[in-house]
Amino acid sequence: MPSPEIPARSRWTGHCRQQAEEGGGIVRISVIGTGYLGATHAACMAELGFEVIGVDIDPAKIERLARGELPFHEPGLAELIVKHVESGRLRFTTDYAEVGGWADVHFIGVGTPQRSGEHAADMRYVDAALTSLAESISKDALIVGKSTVPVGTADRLAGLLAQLRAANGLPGTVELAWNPEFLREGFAVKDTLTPDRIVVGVASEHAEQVLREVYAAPLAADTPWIATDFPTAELVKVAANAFLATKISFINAFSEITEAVGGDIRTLADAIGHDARIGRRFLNAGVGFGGGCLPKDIRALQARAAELGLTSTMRFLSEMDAINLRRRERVVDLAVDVLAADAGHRRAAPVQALQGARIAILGVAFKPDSDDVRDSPALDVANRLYTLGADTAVYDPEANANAAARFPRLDYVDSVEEALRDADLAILLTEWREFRELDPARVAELMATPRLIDGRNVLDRDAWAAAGVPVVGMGQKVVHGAPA
Ligand SMILES: NC(=O)c1ccc[n+]([C@@H]2O[C@H](COP(=O)([O-])OP(=O)(O)OC[C@H]3O[C@@H](n4cnc5c(N)ncnc54)[C@H](O)[C@@H]3O)[C@@H](O)[C@H]2O)c1
Ligand SMILES: O=c1ccn([C@@H]2O[C@H](COP(=O)(O)OP(=O)(O)O[C@H]3O[C@H](CO)[C@@H](O)[C@H](O)[C@H]3O)[C@@H](O)[C@H]2O)c(=O)[nH]1
Repeated sequence: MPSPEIPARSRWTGHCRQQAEEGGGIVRISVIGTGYLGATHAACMAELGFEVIGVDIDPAKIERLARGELPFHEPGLAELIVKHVESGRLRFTTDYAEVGGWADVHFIGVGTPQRSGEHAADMRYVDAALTSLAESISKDALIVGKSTVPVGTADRLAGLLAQLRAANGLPGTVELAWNPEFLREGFAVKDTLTPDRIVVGVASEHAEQVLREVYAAPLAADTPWIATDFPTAELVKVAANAFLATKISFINAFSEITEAVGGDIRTLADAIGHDARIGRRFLNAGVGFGGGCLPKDIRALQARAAELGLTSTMRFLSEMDAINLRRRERVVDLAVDVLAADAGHRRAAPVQALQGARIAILGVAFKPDSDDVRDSPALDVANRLYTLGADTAVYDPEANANAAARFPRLDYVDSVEEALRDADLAILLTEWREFRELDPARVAELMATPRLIDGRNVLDRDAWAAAGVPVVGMGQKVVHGAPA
């Protein structure tokens, strides 16, 4: 539904052109929320030539960013932030008043985490950001939501925006658009500068035109452009994540079968992946998906469907979630089996098998090239093993600090060698290059009992076994702690 506050198209484009002619850049952009998405978007907008201010309510985060420091790990992003903070094109503030009379386009990239104890998304941060913008913008502007939201949010916020603007009587006409973000952590800069596609939910030609100007560079490189209505734009985002989660759980469901009857899940994935209709990507069986997106997004989608009276429609996602969570249990069970086999137990109680065993945990980030431990399968497994009595030596090249903030009781060490030294078992849970390139002969020297569970199926099992380190993978049939 179009917002009642749509500025005349000619007035807007004329304004941008005038700014460009004055040499002040095509548009000034604010990015609200400077987390994984927002900090990346702000830096990339500066890279595209815009003047950018990032706004966050977390003063510590803003102080660090303003000094050119990235508060999290993302390849290539720190360099971009330093470059544009130094050039003066990128600034950071906690004060909405600095952007209200300044920016032409305001992107909202605040969090939409899972609500505590529920499946639904917590919309408090998006609502607060929209409200703060509505109460501080004093010129013509476009607000562009990028956060991942339940379908219907943009319509609701457009109504809220109109109400707030009418009540506060500030100058300028302000419209809302929705532009979901598809970046992957670890590839955030590349995905933002050269996205696979750009999707915009717009209520007017004017809004589309403004967004075409913002994304002129990727458009010039023939990036597919999908301009649609609000609900479609919102749904594209959650549909993409639901599809990706389903693909991962699909292959992991087959892992459960190969674990029961034998067979090689990696060969199976390669074979079906050759079919172009299926494709090989996102068919890597292992400890499953985690992070700040896929798990909470499939849960929020189920919650939203239920609100719409469509509980059965998205019920399959609860099965995908369950398959995914069973992968974490599988790794714990494998560790128990492997260690129980030492004592000659056919089946041991987890506590009996794990008590006192030193387990090297290789990786706790939810994926490589990120320090993000939100809903990390790796960290979950490490914590479960610790809770069951294992002595866990945890090493992640980037995520130790974030993991320690969540689970301080685990023993965090500073190098992979330290983790492996005297260990009774090693478990690879995040496929960092450092782990994929480990020398198995050196691993064999370091460990008390050389053996490894490959929770991501990335190692060459034969080569490792030949070097003296037997490896058990996911999707592999295992009897008495050893491959059948
Ligand atoms: N992380 C990703 O890879 C990614 C990719 C695509 C989409 N998304 C979506 O983007 C959104 C943000 O995700 P994220 O991972 O960057 O979260 P994040 O937690 O890293 O960052 C959110 C930021 O918003 C700030 N914030 C909260 N309320 C605010 C307010 N009222 N005003 C200003 N700042 C405020 C927080 O302090 C925090 O710094 C979510 O909806 C997520 O689903 C994330
Ligand atoms: O074959 C695979 C592929 C991935 N994963 C796991 O799935 C999770 C998510 O991986 P990925 O999708 O690469 O990371 P994210 O950075 O969370 O990105 C997803 O979530 C973002 C936030 O919504 C979207 O923007 C991206 O398009 C979407 O890929 C990680 O735990 C991976 O280890 C697997 O287990 N097997």
